[in-house]
Amino acid sequence: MSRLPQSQSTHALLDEGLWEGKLFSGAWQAPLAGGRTAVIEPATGHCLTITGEARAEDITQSAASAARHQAAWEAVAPRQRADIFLRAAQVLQAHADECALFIARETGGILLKAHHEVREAVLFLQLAAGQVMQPHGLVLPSNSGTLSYARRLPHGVVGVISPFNFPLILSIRSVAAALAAGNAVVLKPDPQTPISGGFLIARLFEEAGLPAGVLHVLPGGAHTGAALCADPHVRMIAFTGSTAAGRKVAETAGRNLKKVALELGGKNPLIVLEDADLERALSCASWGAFLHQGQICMASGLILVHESLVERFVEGLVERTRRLRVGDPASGEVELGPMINENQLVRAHQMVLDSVGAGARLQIGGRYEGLFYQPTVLSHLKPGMPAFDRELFGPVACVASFASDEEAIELANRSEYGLAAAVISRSVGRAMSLGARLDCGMLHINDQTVNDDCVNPFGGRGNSGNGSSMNGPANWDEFTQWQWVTVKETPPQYPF
Ligand SMILES: NC(=O)C1=CN([C@@H]2O[C@H](COP(=O)(O)OP(=O)(O)OC[C@H]3O[C@@H](n4cnc5c(N)ncnc54)[C@H](O)[C@@H]3O)[C@@H](O)[C@H]2O)C=CC1
Ligand SMILES: COc1cc(C(=O)[O-])ccc1O
Repeated sequence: MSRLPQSQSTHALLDEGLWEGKLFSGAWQAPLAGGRTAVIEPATGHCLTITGEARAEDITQSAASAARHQAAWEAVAPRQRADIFLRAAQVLQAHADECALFIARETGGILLKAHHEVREAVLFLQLAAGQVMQPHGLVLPSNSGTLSYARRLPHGVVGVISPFNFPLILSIRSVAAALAAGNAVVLKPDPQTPISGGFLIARLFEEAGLPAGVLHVLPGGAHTGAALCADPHVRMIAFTGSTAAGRKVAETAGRNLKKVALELGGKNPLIVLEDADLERALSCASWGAFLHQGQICMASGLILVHESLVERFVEGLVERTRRLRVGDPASGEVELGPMINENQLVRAHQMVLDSVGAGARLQIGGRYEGLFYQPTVLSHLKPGMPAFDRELFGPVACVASFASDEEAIELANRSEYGLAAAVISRSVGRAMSLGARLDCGMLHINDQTVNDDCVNPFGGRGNSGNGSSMNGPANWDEFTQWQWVTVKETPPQYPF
């Protein structure tokens, strides 16, 4: 099916010469107001590259261009559209190492995590090709002689706003699904990760032959994002980030009567019952709490352990934590890299200090050098302490104990969030019935909370979202609207 030339991998995909000081608005161009942003590599403090910085007027221009190009994109034959996604997937695969290294350097995440992002992004693109070829309507029951059907219509222009932590996955999952449904897209990645979360995707679709004007990539900060939410050409916003910013996004989108899908924060409980396999539970806890320095919305942010096990559990976790290496992720020889920036580090550290001040015990860590925060274990946490109540977004395993299943449920459900939850027990049935009572959008029995398979509906409850999900079967509902159509042979005769 694909017409990808064999020579793809002989040139670099990520070519700074294309984007230096620029935005992608169908072509590489300077921002209207000439803004520029330096992208800093968190592990070294070096400037990785310089992009253009979009302001409100760039959003206006790109959104109008996207709106002009959308109908022609929707009209492209499905096989041809599917082909573009498959080619983009192949280009990414051919440049996997190059892209993974850039992601590691730009996000401060280890290479393992960067390769995970690339692998998942390839799959998101392949699934988008499949989405194009799926049925997109229903024939409805109707009175004889009337053909009545419902078909999925794209919204028009979809705005995507994504964060710094998993920039490629969290951008492409919305971009690919929105495009596959026939929308044009304006993507605003986080200005700290504009390549992994933005220009990389622009390059893939450029190489794959997406018609110019259908995808726009405009790095910028909160003001730029706010302009996207207010722009009248943009009919839907897919947002991933903090609950605070999500609330503002939803306010602006609501005022402008546009649809909004929110994927927000989490304080995801990992519950370890007394009959759990201790070593496996420790492995889950360490991965769920420390992967990507805990900067994951689904991180196992609250580890609830049965009181009969908690002492041994904390000992074991400290032992494992001691073995973790922290350093430059590009070296390939560490388990943890740096935090994304000083603000995030200070915020996390303050929560550790305040929790210890309130009676929590610091078992290991709690120190940092530059942006490198030592993996940390806090125990004896209680409701009311910041590390128990709030999303920490740092490499801190927060352990609390419970005496009964009822208490575990009560402690887990106290949270304002409701993204992911996990229960570990040798009794699958018991874990399932406990899990069924947890208020969450994603539940994992005998695993930790950081899980995403591209085909699963991904979304949270409470302050983790607004009842929306994306991925797999959810994509059609998110990125299209139903249109009802009836067709009669002749117009009916009405009573008057
Ligand atoms: N759920 C998740 O995956 C994430 C959660 N977070 C949480 O947020 C905290 C702060 O991280 P930030 O990077 O500052 O998250 P953030 O929510 O401020 O940023 C996410 C994206 O939203 C944009 N943005 C910010 N304010 C906006 C506004 N008013 N209108 C439109 N767009 C806006 C940003 O430029 C970025 O592209 C973290 O400590 C963590 O608790 C952060 C990143 C991802
Ligand atoms: C671990 O990879 C993912 C991370 C996140 C996140 O942090 O929001 C979301 C989806 C993912 O597939």
